[in-house]
Amino acid sequence: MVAAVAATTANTAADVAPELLLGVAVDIVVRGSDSFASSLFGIESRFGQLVAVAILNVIVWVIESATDYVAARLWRGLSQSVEHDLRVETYANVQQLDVSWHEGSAPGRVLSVISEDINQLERFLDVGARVILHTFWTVIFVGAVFAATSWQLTLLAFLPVPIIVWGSIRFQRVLEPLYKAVREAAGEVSATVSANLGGLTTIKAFTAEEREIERVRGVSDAYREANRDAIRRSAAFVPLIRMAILAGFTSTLLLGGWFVLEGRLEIGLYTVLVFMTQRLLWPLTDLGETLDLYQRAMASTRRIFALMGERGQQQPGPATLPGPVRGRLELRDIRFGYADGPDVLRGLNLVVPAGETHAIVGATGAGKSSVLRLVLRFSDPREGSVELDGVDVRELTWDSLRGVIGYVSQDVFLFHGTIRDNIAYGRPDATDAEVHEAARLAEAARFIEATADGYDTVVGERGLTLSGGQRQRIALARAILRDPAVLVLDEATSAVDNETEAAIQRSLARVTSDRTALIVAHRLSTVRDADRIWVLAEGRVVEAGTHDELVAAGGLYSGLWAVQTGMAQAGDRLSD
Ligand SMILES: Nc1ncnc2c1ncn2[C@@H]1O[C@H](COP(=O)(O)OP(=O)(O)OP(=O)(O)O)[C@@H](O)[C@H]1O
Repeated sequence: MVAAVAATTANTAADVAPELLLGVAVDIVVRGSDSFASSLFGIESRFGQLVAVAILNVIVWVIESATDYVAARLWRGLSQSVEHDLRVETYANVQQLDVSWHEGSAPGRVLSVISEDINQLERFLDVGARVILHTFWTVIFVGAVFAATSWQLTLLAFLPVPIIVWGSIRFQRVLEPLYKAVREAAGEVSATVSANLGGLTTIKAFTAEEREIERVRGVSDAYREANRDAIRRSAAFVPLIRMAILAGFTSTLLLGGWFVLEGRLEIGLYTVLVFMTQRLLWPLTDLGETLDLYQRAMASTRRIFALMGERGQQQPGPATLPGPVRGRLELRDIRFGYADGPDVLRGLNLVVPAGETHAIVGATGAGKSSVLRLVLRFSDPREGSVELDGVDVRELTWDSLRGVIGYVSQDVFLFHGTIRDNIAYGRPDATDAEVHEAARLAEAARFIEATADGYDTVVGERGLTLSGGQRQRIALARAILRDPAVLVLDEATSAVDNETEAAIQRSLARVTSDRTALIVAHRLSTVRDADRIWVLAEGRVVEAGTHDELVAAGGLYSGLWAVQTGMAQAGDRLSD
């Protein structure tokens, strides 16, 4: 920053100097041996003096070009560094925000801040800051030349400056809310487009293309309107400044000329002053554009800082679990709901002793996934507590809580990369043998080896698309590779074929044998062998016990079981 400011200062000085040399040249031609140059260089001949001025001029131009190059590089480098730092810092902050924060905000809007708003700031730092500094030094340097010449002329030449400054401040006030609206509209466009791209198959399946184009047209139109409003105001600024400049220029021209005629001012100096007035006032017209850039950048900066200032509600605790984690889970008197919504869990109690495999079943929307969410501390309960090995999860650091849990969510996310990278996501240093073993345990090895490049097959965004069941099994392998004390599994669907069903059962039996497991199940058959099954209804545990106990009890579970086995039989008959 200091170097960049210094380079721009030197550049401005070199920029103003040619006008002074022009005056000196005119002075030589008019006054000859009495000239200013003659006393400066001690050269008698006029031509000799002119050559000296020409050489000086070349030197000044070289300096001007060199400092321009240096300044451009430094400012650009600075703005790129600021942009880079802001982007990384903002992303880091966004990433640490709560899951519920992300659920409540459109990813496209966050994306527009991290990309567009940060770019906007970079544009201002790259161009605007340099122009402002350049203008500032020009006013100072030119002011010094004027002040050394005549106070009357200084007064006239600088007459427009306060008007311009006053006008600039007024314009800033007018433009501020307009650019705020522009940035918000831009965020809306990003949010809409990215949401639509995410739901493209749905749009096509329901032939809603036209409607969606209209929607994008709508938000884009609002963006254009917001910009049009801002442009209408900001465009009036430059002509206004020009009028003020015209007044200053005309006054210097007339009064300066009159001073020369009166013999109170050298003709060389008069030439300098007329050019200098131009030099002084024209950059001020750029101020309009720079101000525009500045206001846009400020609107963006506010959005960037607002995002950077967001703090998650959930902060990790300081505690780590002593000794090897055994994996006992206990949810006590839980009352929980989302945002301002009603309670989803109402007085839930549930214990999973270390090493056991428990299942949660219940109707859709009963709150099964919400229980897992609390275990991973993606949310905190409104009342009650969740404990891991007897320690409240709110007391634990993220690493000692999430670090010991292997989680397979309902909708599995695969990163763009190879299957191997995806399985090793939780343990990037795992060996190939470990990755293969995890895949085998998850019953994923067979289909992985059947793909074209095996473990090197690229999946995720822009990669091979896997079926829901295959994704789940990769996610299971990913969780197993971490060798977690606790396995938390959210079963995706109830509809898989018999072969997959058997494979899943086999792998579950294997991977849950030596660790605590909590499984949300839609297919009751997959959790038949669980040590205990918790049946949820309306946010409470209504039944609990082993499969046989629950079937014998003839309650909700036995009803669900009858339905599912009945459906299975009907399915079998159909396939016969
Ligand atoms: N992120 C969320 N924000 C707001 N409400 C939510 C959220 N997730 C779930 N809910 C609500 O909480 C309730 C319980 O949802 P949950 O996903 O826990 O049920 P579930 O038993 O796992 O259902 P399913 O069997 O369909 O997966 C539902 O009424 C749902 O509308």
